[in-house]
Amino acid sequence: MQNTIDFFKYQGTGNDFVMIDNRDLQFPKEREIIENLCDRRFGIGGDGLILLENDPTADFKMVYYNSDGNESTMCGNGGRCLVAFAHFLDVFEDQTTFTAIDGLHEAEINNGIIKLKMIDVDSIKKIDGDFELNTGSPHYVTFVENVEKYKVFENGNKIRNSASYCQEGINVNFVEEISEDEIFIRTYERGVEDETFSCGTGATASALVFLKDKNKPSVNVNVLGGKLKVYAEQDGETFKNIWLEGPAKQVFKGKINI
Ligand SMILES: N[C@H](CCC[C@H](N)C(=O)O)C(=O)O
Repeated sequence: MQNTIDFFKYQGTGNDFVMIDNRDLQFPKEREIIENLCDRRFGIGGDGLILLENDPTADFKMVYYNSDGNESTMCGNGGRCLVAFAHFLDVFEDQTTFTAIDGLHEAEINNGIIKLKMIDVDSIKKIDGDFELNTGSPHYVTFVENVEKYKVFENGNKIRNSASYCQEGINVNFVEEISEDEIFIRTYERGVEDETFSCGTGATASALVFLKDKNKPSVNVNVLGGKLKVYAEQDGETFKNIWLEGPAKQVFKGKINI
């Protein structure tokens, strides 16, 4: 007798996820099953899979897997989609807290727009004119001209598999300054091993590099899949009170054999 599971499909500015209510802890956390569910031809399709679970210290817990089936570090867009999913399940009214692999997160929802508090960032490493920082996931940030025409896969794959990063991997963000209040980023994502339409922790990382020493409270971040906004306060070398804001939508739901 085949096992079927209920799933929901969400997307946050085009970064898309298979979402499963796993409060009964029945989901089989096996790499191959998760990889198959994320497969865009043989499965539901998604950049990742996210489990909603109970947590003794917060409203719920987030468990995140990249589309390669491996559990990974924090996903900003996935976190925003999970908040929308938890709200849909009546887990909370308009403000919530949840735990993820990088700690406790606050979030609020207002007319489909989710504001997610990200972890503090206390250092931005400079590497030959580029930058490396961790916003819950590791990110490489480099500024380019005409990012729309940039060879994101080729160059992102090269950096991600370079000697410095081939072991642990890294997400690679290519950033173009559009104006003093706007950047446009494209991201090659670790664990998807391809460009995604949006990367929330990448948008946050790119925004912090852009905002550094500018004494500005926020920046608009355009991505292929839509628009995000990042708010942050700089205190010396540290960024605190960092919020990632943007839409998250339920696309469809269904049952699937596993
Ligand atoms: N692929 C990332 C995790 C998901 C990041 C991205 N989808 C986001 O919205 O932050 C990693 O393994 O580091």
